[in-house]
Amino acid sequence: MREYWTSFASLLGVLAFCQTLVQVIFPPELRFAFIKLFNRILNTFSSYFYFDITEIDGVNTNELYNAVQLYLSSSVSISGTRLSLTRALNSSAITFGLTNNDSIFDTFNGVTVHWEHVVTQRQAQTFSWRPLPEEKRGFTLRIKKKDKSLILDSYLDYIMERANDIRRRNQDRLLYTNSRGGSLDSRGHPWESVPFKHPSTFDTLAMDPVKKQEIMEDLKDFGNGQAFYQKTGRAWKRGYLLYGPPGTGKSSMIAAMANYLGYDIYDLELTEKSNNNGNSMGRSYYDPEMRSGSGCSGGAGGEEGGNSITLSGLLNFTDGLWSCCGSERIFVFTTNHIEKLDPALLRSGRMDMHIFMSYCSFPALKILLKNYLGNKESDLDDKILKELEDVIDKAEMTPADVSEVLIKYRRNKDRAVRELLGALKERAEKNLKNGGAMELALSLPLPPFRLAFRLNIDSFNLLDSPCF
Ligand SMILES: Nc1ncnc2c1ncn2[C@@H]1O[C@H](COP(=O)(O)OP(=O)(O)OP(=O)(O)O)[C@@H](O)[C@H]1O
Ligand SMILES: [Mg+2]
Repeated sequence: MREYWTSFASLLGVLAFCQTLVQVIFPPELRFAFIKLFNRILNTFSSYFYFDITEIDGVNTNELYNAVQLYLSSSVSISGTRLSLTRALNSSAITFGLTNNDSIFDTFNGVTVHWEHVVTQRQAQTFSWRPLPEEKRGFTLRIKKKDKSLILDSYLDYIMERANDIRRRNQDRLLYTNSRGGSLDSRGHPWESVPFKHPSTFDTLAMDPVKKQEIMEDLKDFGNGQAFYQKTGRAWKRGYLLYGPPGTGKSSMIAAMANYLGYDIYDLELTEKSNNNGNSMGRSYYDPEMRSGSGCSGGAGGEEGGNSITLSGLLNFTDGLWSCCGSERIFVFTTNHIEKLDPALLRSGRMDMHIFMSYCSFPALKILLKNYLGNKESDLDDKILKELEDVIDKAEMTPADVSEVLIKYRRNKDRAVRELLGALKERAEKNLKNGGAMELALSLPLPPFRLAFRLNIDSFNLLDSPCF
């Protein structure tokens, strides 16, 4: 240890000597030029290259600085004893980052780089259009010179992409509705938005796990598919049709999709409700093309007051939505009556994936029991489990009805299961007498032809990345 301090002291001595030498040899006006030259010589022999990314670029905020900060906040390799924490407006997530003058190593495609967060006091402000922060913040990225092209070609783009992803995930989702029926808000938009905090996720959704996995993979594939859609010249959009009886989880599925992908929801009501106020659904939308578009008011029904929706109007409308503006979007149509939908609406490209939301099946029931009662399959008595399995399909009970029973008796788990079994048996018996609920529904007369065009989409949701 003593030796170490001795060498350190001699090094300081040498440095002080060099400094004095420079001051003696070079007059003040040449001193700065000498230091610059010295640095340049050092840099020539150094194997490193440095990028400075300052928070403020001239007078504008440097997007790359913010992106780096977010990107590094997601780095799992962050270590040290102090991190800065931030929570952005409209966000319920907290992100952490490097504190002042802290540093971190990151690895990209096998290349290790070094990031340093450099914070210095800003010098007395000269004239500026806007007040600048007292501190000057920036990141310095140190890389090996040989890695320069990799960093410039892909690493920085990768950081921007990751940061966008994190930003989107951290931001609260919004639910936009066109319930105002055509009138525009103060910013000229026809949408009203509220924070979207629906707790439904694919974990809480009760449905066949294989089908659920298939849908999740399809969504993920879509979300990651920008390059594919670009390569094949297709618009980056996908349509899903959710159909099934009321209370089978169609709206819950839309919420789960939005939460899964981190998309905002635009909810368009295309049924009688939205037309009660006398506005056609076409006029409710912001797209100028659609506002002047044909067929959305009056239409084949020919009724005045715009309380019917024609097929061509609906197709115009959805195709208008499909094609407008840039980024990815998902359309989810929901209906209780798929049999009444025109094939033109169902074709691939408009509704690419048809998902039947069925009455509660046995695998779905097990999910509900776990969600509501905390019961695992192994917690349940084998005999009761078998009885539930035998009766569940015959009962044709919706997950909504099953949930109601479980909510009511949730404080006493055994009773909740017994009550549910009783309700299922009762329903199964009733169905047997009535010849089956499904058959009954199908035997009802179809609405008149004009009605077949009309009101057959119960609701129509557009999931979108938060872009407009
Ligand atoms: N598959 C499901 N998984 C979990 N919960 C469900 C499911 N289906 C229904 N529920 C429960 O029932 C309630 C009603 O479900 P939801 O609104 O999603 O049904 P829906 O199919 O959209 O009905 P409608 O056709 O009337 O619009 C939800 O709040 C949820 O708690
Ligand atoms: Mg619904």
